[in-house]
Amino acid sequence: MNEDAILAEFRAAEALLEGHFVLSSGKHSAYYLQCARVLMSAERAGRLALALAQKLPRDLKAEIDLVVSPAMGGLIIGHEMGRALGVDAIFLERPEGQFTLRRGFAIEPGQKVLLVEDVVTTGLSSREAMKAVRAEGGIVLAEAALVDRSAGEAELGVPFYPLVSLNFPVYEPDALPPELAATPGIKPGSRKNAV
Ligand SMILES: O=P(O)(O)OC[C@H]1O[C@H](OP(=O)(O)OP(=O)(O)O)[C@H](O)[C@@H]1O
Ligand SMILES: O=C(O)c1cc(=O)[nH]c(=O)[nH]1
Ligand SMILES: [Mg+2]
Repeated sequence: MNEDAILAEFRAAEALLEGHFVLSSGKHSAYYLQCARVLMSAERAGRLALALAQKLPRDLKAEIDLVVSPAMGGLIIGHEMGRALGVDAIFLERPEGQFTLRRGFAIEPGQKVLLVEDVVTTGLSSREAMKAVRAEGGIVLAEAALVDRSAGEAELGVPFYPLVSLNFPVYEPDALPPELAATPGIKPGSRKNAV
């Protein structure tokens, strides 16, 4: 699938939103990719996961023991990536603010992990999730995501394989352009406190 075809999937699912959004990182943007809408079709989610799995080098794929994804956004695509790669997929969640494994999920020391996200903007959530994986003794081989909206700028510290790479500007709260400053921002994601 090329980038145009993938963006067409986002448009078809009405997942490319325009307005004033407060992102997980606390930054603001005039655009938001609502991946949950893209993934609400199980058929489409499976197709996108297969396309994403195809982006991974063959030798990397052979090494992956486990997919780990940060809830909520990473959950569905993580599950579909587990299916595409033929490995288990577990998720981290943060009911108290820090990513943690619950529900009987565990990472064996030395297990080789592919971290899977829906969207990467600053990479903050990815880095927090990797820290939690490493604290359990897991080895993060790489990250895959549906969308890198930092256009390659996010620093993850491991090889990063996005299905599509976009460059949507983000702004600090005290440096909003006039069209955003004129409207209140909405925060679609589930992180409790902007950082
Ligand atoms: O690269 P970053 O700047 O961290 O932004 C991307 C993160 O933001 C969103 O999650 P969010 O924290 O909004 O919560 P959710 O996944 O629970 O909706 C998205 O699912 C990524 O996890
Ligand atoms: O940075 C974010 O929080 C973010 C941006 C985006 O476009 N979509 C999303 O789900 N989260
Ligand atoms: Mg998330």
